[in-house]
Amino acid sequence: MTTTATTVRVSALRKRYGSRAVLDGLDLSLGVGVTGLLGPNGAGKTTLIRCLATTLAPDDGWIEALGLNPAVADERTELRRRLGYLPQSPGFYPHFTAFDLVDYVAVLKDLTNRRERHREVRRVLDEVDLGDRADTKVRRLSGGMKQRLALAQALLGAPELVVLDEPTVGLDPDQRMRFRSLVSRLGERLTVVLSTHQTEDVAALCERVIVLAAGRVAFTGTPATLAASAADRVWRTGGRPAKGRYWRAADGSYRVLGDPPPGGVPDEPTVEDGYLLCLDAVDPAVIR
Ligand SMILES: Nc1ncnc2c1ncn2[C@@H]1O[C@H](COP(=O)(O)OP(=O)(O)OP(=O)(O)O)[C@@H](O)[C@H]1O
Repeated sequence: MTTTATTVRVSALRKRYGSRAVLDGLDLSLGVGVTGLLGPNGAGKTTLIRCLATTLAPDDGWIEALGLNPAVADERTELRRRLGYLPQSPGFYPHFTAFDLVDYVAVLKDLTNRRERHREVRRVLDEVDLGDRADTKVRRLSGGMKQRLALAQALLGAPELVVLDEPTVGLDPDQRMRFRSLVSRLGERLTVVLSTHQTEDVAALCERVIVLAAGRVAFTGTPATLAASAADRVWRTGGRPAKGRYWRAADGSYRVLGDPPPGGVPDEPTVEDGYLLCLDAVDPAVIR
């Protein structure tokens, strides 16, 4: 892994909804490359992503992204020009064509020269393999195509920071493979943050992973380190274990996570194993 300069710094970030602290004094720093954000439902991933994308203001703490402070109006506007954001549930206008929808976002992003803007819209549609669907109405696109359309608008105008909230939801295996290829290319020169539940995506393309639990960082490091943290906690055994977390694999053996079962032999740990065991180490009272 290459060490890169920090492009995003988050310090003592707090966000509450009512009496509940959703981000509870979060500190992290990111650089060029792809960072995966893992965490159980309700951990605060979308809340953090929205703070980074400047669509939600934190209650306390600060963010510095690309040298800009989103709490200052002028700097927030500048940051919005320089970031691409794929929200968790993108709102689409169903009667727009794919081209018109991305063109509309391009206008909002201040791409004022019509000819250049249209060229840029075609470029991002091609990037996500939707070039031949440019004239299709959004309501006629499949779920996966809509997801790619949402990704296309996040790539407009050469962003330096790309923030993606569950970008692979609804993609078929072929498209997920293409997505990985696209995002890994982006990560060669940009800061990319993606929130996901797909540990395979994290293992396949993220240089760095952050596990959020109850609004705090439970782990930060490489996917390999997260996987390695599960060494000696993953087992294979022939007989059904009496307790613990396990499942029966296709070959009839049982894969067990946790204490060694009778007759268990160590198995190769994965990012998912490391992630699940990392959550086990968090006080269950704070994971709601
Ligand atoms: N606008 C809101 N008002 C009140 N509570 C909210 C609001 N938005 C989010 N929450 C709560 O904040 C917590 C964190 O939500 P968030 O969407 O950030 O989690 P997440 O990690 O992205 O979860 P998921 O994996 O399910 O998408 C959840 O309990 C959620 O119900």
